[in-house]
Amino acid sequence: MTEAASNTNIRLAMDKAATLIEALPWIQKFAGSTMVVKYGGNAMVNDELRRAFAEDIVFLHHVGIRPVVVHGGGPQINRMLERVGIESEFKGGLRVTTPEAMDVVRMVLTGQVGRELVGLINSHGPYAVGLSGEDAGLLRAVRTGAVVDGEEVDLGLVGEVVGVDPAAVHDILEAGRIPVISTVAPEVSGADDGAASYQPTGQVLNVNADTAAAAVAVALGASRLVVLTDVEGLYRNWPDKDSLVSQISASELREMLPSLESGMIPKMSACLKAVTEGVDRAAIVDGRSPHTMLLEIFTDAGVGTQVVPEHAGGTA
Ligand SMILES: Nc1ncnc2c1ncn2[C@@H]1O[C@H](COP(=O)(O)OP(=O)(O)O)[C@@H](O)[C@H]1O
Ligand SMILES: CC(=O)N[C@@H](CCC(=O)OP(=O)(O)O)C(=O)O
Repeated sequence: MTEAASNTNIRLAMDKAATLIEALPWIQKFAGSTMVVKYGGNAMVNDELRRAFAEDIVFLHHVGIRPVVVHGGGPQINRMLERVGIESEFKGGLRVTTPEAMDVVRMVLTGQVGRELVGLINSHGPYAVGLSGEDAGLLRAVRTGAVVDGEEVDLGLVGEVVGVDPAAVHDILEAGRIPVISTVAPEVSGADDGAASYQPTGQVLNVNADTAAAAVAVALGASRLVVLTDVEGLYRNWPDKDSLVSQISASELREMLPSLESGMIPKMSACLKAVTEGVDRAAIVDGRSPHTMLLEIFTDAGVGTQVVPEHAGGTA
């Protein structure tokens, strides 16, 4: 080997070591803490990305973090609805859900997407346990509509989470395993009177996965909500690619919310809810590049958009 080639090899090795060392304070900071990772259907575009996601989750687990996966599956639901000839439309970023569509939503999220993620994580060892919002009373929801152009619109069987019982998730975490949650939720009535009077109606509701992830993160007292999607982060002037926001406070985000479009509405509302109800940080990261989640969590600069609570300083 020439001297120049040998110097290059040494530099490359030092760069790799520097990345590992940069992670050390973050690994120390987060050891023992719970992180909720929301994996959106649009970030599950190919096998390589899905495998990288599973590696990242297993990595978090092995450095002492307690990852909890909450997954979506919007595009996968779309494909199945198309195959069975059921039309579906979105209003205010949420799917109008008929009883026929609800059957497909439940089947795809819990029976297909959740199973695939459990399988991918478990290719590294017996870690993942899948559950839906229906299991052990994890989620409770009431029907919700959307406001489009100032008008309240009916969405059918779409739910908003009004209660989370995280006991089953704690059980799985205490057993040293990784919960993988799909966001179908039992409908309850009497939600206004407090948990004691909740009555299941027997109906299940379709809950947007961002919204459900935020509710789970709050209930678990998570240190982070990390949302993987198909865009670099939040753009102030979408689709102007020069307007990517790297950090935004809860109050700035609250002001910006009415101007947002489509899928970004539930996503940013979820981040806002998380940081105003006790989660230290919420981050939107691009799930189309492998391992962005690790860069967000374990590097000083982070990637994507970080939402910080009002009282937070400038650094993570
Ligand atoms: N201000 C914005 N910043 C970033 N993306 C935006 C914005 N407004 C709308 N979008 C759209 O929102 C999409 C992400 O939402 P969605 O498709 O629901 O993702 P997921 O399936 O990951 O939940 C982006 O791909 C982009 O097309
Ligand atoms: C009410 C509502 O819109 N529910 C979503 C649930 C799945 C989801 O949120 O998936 P992504 O995270 O991939 O978007 C839906 O039916 O598509």
